[in-house]
Amino acid sequence: MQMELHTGIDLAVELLRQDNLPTLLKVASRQLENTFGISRCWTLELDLSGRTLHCAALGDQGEFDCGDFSHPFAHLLQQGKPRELSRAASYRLDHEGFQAMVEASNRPRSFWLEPIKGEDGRTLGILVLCNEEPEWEGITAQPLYRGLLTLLSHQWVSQLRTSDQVWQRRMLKRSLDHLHDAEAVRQRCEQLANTLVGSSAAMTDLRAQIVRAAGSQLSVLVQGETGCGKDLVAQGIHRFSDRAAGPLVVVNCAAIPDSLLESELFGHTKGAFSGADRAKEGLLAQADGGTLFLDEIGDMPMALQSKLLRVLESRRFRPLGAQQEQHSDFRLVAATHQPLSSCIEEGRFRRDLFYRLSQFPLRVLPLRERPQDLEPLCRHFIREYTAREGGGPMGISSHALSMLTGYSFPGNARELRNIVEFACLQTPVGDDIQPEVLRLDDLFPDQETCIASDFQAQMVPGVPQAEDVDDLRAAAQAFEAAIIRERLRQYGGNRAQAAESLGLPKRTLAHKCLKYQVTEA
Ligand SMILES: Nc1ncnc2c1ncn2[C@@H]1O[C@H](COP(=O)(O)OP(=O)(O)OP(=O)(O)O)[C@@H](O)[C@H]1O
Repeated sequence: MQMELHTGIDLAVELLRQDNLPTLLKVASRQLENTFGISRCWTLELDLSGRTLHCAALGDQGEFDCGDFSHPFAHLLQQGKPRELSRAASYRLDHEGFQAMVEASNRPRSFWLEPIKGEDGRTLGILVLCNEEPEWEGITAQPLYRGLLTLLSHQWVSQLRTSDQVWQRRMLKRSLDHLHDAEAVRQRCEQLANTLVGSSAAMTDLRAQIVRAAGSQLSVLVQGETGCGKDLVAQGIHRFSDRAAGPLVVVNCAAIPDSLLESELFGHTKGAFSGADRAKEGLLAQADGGTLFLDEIGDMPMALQSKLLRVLESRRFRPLGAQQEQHSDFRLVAATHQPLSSCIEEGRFRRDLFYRLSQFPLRVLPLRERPQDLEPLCRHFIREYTAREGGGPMGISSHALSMLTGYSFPGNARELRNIVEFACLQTPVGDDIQPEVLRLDDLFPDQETCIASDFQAQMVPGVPQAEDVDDLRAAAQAFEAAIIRERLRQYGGNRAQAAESLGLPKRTLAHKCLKYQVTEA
């Protein structure tokens, strides 16, 4: 008796020491085997849903669906009472997991199956005892056996409670983190909406994507028609990234002549080529710690594309004429209005570079496909005009708005901005913009007619008089060059502003400057 008491206390102390459910079940199984000479003992745990029993010791095969009556545990759970199962009966059950358990127990003559319940009657799991001697009464009636089972169920419940609390705390933390992240994204999207205006679903989604892209280090490729806001997207990515305090280096690949683009990007040493009278740091190096925005990437020459690909793989490059490689830690954002897939088909753009650039692809829809953005954009441009000029229209009339809705905006938001700014000029301060002042078709008049009529009207330096013209194309080009030169002078050489004022995309202006040899000076 004394002996049995000692054994009981030792067993209880060992069970109480276990601080997690898997080891508790393992130790309890071992104790039952050793104390009662049972050949094998298994513990099956009922999951929280009450639909599956798990037997960790059986690995992948230890899952028992409680609704599947091809194993005896489903019956046991339903009846809630212990029972014996003979070897012969066990053969008749063709459940794979159960047969694996029988096999792993060396096919004993008898099984004792006993549900384990908590004090509140909730079933926690099942105990499976295997033996050659089916003398179960002699074992299960012993006070030590009953005592151990009571202690096991008590500890089982307390372990579940602890892990429930840990789980709940973890879930709570996860939901709070999630809420916090969602709130941060929402706030950033709201801030972005002040510069990247629009209330359409496409624009709302684009802003969320920008914030998401900003949170990563992936290369972003922005595609969309000219004037639809790709530049603003790139600025947004930089602004909300952890590189915001670093530089945003913008390179317009279409505006820099092919022969100069490489040295502009990579930099060069003194004497690297004729005319390189001093060393120059390249734009890649300048973007270190910040963002490099390669605008009009579709215009990058093939030879340079291969070099860029290599830089993107290692963030290392060698300035022209240099012996040593340099490293620059930049995040790349590239943009193009060209359909890169056709450029790839035509062999003008490297497929591998395309994949490298578009780790996070973004597409800005043309304005005509998001008419809901027209009104907020008009109000935005009117606000900007009013702030700049010190006064302007109050808003835009519904008639004027519906007129805009029917227009296709080949120049997208840039074109809308020009239309609104012109309309602002024609509208008395404090009034609403009316349909009559919207110059929709005038923005893209037939070029030759336009040039010819202006040409008749005024004398332009460097352009022949109408009656002296003997080559219309050359005269039209001279006129165009003179206007661009004049406009650049007016804006102090700022190509972006000059292009805006002429209703041209920056790259078109850049091409024309190259073609007509117009410099900003
Ligand atoms: N969603 C927008 N909200 C406010 N302004 C916009 C929006 N989209 C474009 N704009 C304005 O339209 C003009 C053109 O935008 P942006 O330069 O970003 O276009 P882009 O797609 O980069 O053009 P390009 O293809 O010529 O480089 C800018 O004045 C810009 O501020």
